[in-house]
Amino acid sequence: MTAHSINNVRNFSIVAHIDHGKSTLADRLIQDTGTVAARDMSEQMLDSMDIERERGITIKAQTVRLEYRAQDGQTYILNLMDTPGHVDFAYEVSRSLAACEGSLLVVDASQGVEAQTLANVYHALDAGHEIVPVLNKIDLPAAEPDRIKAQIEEVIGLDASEAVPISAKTGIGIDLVLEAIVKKLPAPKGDETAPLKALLVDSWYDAYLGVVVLVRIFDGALKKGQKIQMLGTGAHYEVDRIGVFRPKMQDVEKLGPGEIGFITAQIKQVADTRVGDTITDERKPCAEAMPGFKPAQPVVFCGLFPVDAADFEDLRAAMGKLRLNDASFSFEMESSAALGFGFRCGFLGLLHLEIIQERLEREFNLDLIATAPSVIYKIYMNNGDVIELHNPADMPDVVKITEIQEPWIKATILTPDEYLGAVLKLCQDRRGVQVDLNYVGKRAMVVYELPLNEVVFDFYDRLKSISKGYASFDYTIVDYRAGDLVKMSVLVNAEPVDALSMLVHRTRAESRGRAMCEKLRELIPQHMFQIPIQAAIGAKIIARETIRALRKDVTAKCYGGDVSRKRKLLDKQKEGKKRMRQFGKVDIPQEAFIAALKMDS
Ligand SMILES: Nc1nc2c(ncn2[C@@H]2O[C@H](COP(=O)(O)OP(=O)(O)OP(=O)(O)O)[C@@H](O)[C@H]2O)c(=O)[nH]1
Repeated sequence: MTAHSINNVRNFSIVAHIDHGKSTLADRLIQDTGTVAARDMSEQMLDSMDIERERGITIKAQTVRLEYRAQDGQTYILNLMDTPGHVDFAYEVSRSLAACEGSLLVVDASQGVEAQTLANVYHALDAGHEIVPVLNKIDLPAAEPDRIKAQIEEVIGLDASEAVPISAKTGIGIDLVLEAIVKKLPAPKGDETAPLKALLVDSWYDAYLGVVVLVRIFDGALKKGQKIQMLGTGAHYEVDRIGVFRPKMQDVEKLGPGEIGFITAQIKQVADTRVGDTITDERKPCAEAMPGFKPAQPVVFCGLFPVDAADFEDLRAAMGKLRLNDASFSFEMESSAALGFGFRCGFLGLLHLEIIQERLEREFNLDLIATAPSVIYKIYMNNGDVIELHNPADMPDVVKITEIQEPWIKATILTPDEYLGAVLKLCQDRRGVQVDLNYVGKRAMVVYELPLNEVVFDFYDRLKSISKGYASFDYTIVDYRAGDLVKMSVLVNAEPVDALSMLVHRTRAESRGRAMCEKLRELIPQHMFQIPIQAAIGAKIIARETIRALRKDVTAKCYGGDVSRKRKLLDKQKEGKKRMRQFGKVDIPQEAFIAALKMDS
């Protein structure tokens, strides 16, 4: 690779609302700069994990180096940093942005500005980015680039007069985007003669290379064989490989100021690296560390248990593997009276939970039972202690509690006017407090403060269904507030099922309890005896349903001789049982655990 001046480097990300075409544009840029020959392009190069590809969402921040020969005759190095689009991964957005000087703001010209367009563009502005607006999907008949331009100016306050109209799908305007990156985005600044100062942007585990660290050099240079020091952790290493992503790994001699690339350095585990740490030269360290990032804190917890107790060790090993590349996923062993041994797991949000569960089931072939998701409550005890409660089953005795606090979020929702009434009702029903109501073009923008515990269950699904998919949503956690919360337990056949207990607001306990009992009555199959299902607060029963007894044995109608038919029926029953757990004498199917919590009450 030829040497080049820092003035010919551009580091940028693409920020957009989900589905507005960020990955499609990234693929186009990779293809049109000849980084990957068209025949080698698998669809959506940057989304590397299978599940990401299937769900069409980007999880892990990735980067790719493009070489572009501009109209001015010079060759530029363009480092494209991918950022995840979903609210659960907002923290990864901020840290990728810190490694760049500019952003392309992609807005779907047929949809306009959405909740995550706003959230992400504000992150980019906070990072001090220069921003080039890009209007995508102009091939669609419904595209209204002029109206969307005006909207960007009005709502975000950005000058959109030179917004680039493109179709990432057909390729229209991609050349204009490349020129805009070179002309409008600033080159990085840095001093090659100064001591090394590099930002640890990300790190992950690679089966062949071990821990790979993504770095952005600010000052100085990084070379193979160099002895480095991490300022935050104090660890020392020797760089054994250094390179860039094109998008495959390609070794280089060195990385100079303004550049983005990777190193490997015999680092044992991802946990030894701290995202946001400053990397410097061991012998000639830089004077001060770069401002770091707040580590991502898990906000949603749930228990994951193997359906078959014999799979416990496999589950532990599988979780360990997933954690290697996902420091924001946490787990520790727990045991439940009803479910046996399993793990209490922490996630960044519900989507993160679903992805991890799906990967465990699919990639590691495990059958799992997930318990009710819960947020972290702060319990103020009479003796002055403060407990962080991750699991409702561990709730201390109420007489010892002074106050329970729960996390609150600020949610921004954009919705077409016709669904506004339903959206307001949903927020209101979930104990929301309205903060703002505005219009963005023809759409309403509502800002609500809501308790996170009302959002983790099925808020997003409900919002999508009442708005026929048109409402968009983004949130940030604001603070902890005291709430009149009680622990609701569920008893099946007079046995408490700890995996179904939850903290609820007192005013909502009865309706939730009733809905829960009704749902369980539908989901638990009939048994040979009558099964009472009850919801209770302490000793007080607040709701009750009964599953009637099954009168006949399923095999009763097979005559003695018809063995194969009998076996078939029994096999069928066994299959149905595969994903059930026994509670006392009652079998509860796996679906009951999540579905019982996803109810409209
Ligand atoms: N008609 C049309 N469709 C497009 C265009 N660009 C992207 N799409 C489609 O829009 C959908 C979403 O595009 P993606 O590139 O996956 O969107 P994204 O913003 O990367 O989504 P996330 O990775 O989930 O954040 C896909 O079905 C694309 O084929 C375009 O210019 N025109």
